[in-house]
Amino acid sequence: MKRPSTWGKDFPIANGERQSPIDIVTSAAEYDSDVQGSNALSTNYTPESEVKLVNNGHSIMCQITKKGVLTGGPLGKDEYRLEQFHLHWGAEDGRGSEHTVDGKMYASELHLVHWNASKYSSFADAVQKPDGLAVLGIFITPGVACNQFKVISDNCGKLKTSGAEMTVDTTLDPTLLLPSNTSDYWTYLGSLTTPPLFESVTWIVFKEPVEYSKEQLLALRNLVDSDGNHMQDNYRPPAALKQRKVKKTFT
Ligand SMILES: NS(=O)(=O)c1ccc(NCc2ccco2)c([N+](=O)[O-])c1
Ligand SMILES: [Zn+2]
Repeated sequence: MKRPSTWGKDFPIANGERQSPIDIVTSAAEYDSDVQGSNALSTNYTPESEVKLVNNGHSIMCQITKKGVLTGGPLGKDEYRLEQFHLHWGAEDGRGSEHTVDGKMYASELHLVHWNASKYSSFADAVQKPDGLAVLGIFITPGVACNQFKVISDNCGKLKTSGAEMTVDTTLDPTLLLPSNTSDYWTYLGSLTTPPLFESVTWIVFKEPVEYSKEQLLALRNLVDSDGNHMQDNYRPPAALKQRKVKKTFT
């Protein structure tokens, strides 16, 4: 994939009104009390009985086959179905996340992508609709190994080149990829962070990061992208906030 600075030519929406990622300025985020209590954000995922991994040339992606849903919080009454998850990371620990928090970049960012199954018939149908997608953003920081991520990091060596796919005969519960605190998050209306950059994403970015080991982060950096280079720094830098407000669920 070409560098983000070149995307504007082929995808004019790159300079649109609701682009992602953004820098989250914590002092400017507005507390939103009505995403608590009864309509708190809720995940109801079914563990995958086998894990389908793809090196899609610009990330490592796990295709979901079960019908897990995300509801509540900023999503109103709609059910959003988990479609896939993937990550963005840097060449070193000091960079790699797409969203930043008061300018701080994390080593990586995990995206769990969902589509609005209450209103649309498929991911492809939902992907261009303003309320079509919801993505959970989880910051990753170096520390202890994440056991649930092992099935991905242990198989990166077999998915080295762009286009490589494999199915691992093991279970994976996406719930265990989330931080322990899923009540505290920022949320705002944004977009896909790679072309075609559709402005169809309700972003939900958790405040609490998850730890991956150094070895797990190194496994990501050894993947090879569609240009045949090490897949590293596959993050888009923050876009302008423009007329948007970021909400937060914590004080
Ligand atoms: N970093 S992200 O979660 O915003 C993101 C970006 C692009 C795409 N897809 C690119 C695409 C969509 C339609 C045609 O091609 C996805 N996704 O598919 O989940 C997620
Ligand atoms: Zn992503």
